[in-house]
Amino acid sequence: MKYKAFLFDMNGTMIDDMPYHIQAWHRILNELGAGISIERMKEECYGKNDELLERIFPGRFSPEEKKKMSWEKEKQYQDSFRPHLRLLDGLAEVLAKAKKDGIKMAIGSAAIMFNIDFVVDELQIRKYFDALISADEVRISKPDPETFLVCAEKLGVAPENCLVFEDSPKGVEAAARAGMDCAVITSLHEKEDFDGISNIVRFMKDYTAFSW
Ligand SMILES: O=P(O)(O)OC[C@H]1O[C@@H](O)[C@H](O)[C@@H](O)[C@@H]1O
Repeated sequence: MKYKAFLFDMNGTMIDDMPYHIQAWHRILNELGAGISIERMKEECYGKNDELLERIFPGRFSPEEKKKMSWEKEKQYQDSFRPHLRLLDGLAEVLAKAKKDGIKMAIGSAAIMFNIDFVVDELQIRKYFDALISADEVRISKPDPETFLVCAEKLGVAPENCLVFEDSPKGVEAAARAGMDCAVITSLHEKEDFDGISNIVRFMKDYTAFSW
């Protein structure tokens, strides 16, 4: 197989939690007067929390205020999603087989480490990963390629030998700009939302039919 590493986006790709992020942001931003619809929130749900806040309210909040709001949003998200926290179908088997086959694995997410810790520890899957790259480890998040390039560097694998798993068009774009192929999980977005992106090797709703 051409791939020596699997790089997983987390939210929407390993777990089906994007509706919970969208709901938490929708509530918080509208309390601040954003007047934003759920449909628009779905499109805006990418990148670091402070990048998202800056897009919606340019120049309105200090870095400290944005950090505080980010923590509040993640606490709300974790409380509401915790009862539903489980891996997408087939992913547990993929992680175990990849580990056995010597394929290196990393998580490359726009989430803060607080959320990555929540997922990998509650699901007891930390042992599978050689690197965890969160919002805290990069200067700019997706669609910038930095998240996936840092993952590849930490694993010591060339970009062309990495396969990225993503669920959002901005994440797939980040993989393309990093020079990596991408398998798309259609948990939140439809196939048509990815028109014009050329690094996609397959679409799948979960991992049950994924093999190598
Ligand atoms: O890069 P990932 O794992 O899909 O995470 C993206 C999401 O991570 C969440 O923590 C952010 O609050 C969202 O705004 C963002 O869209």
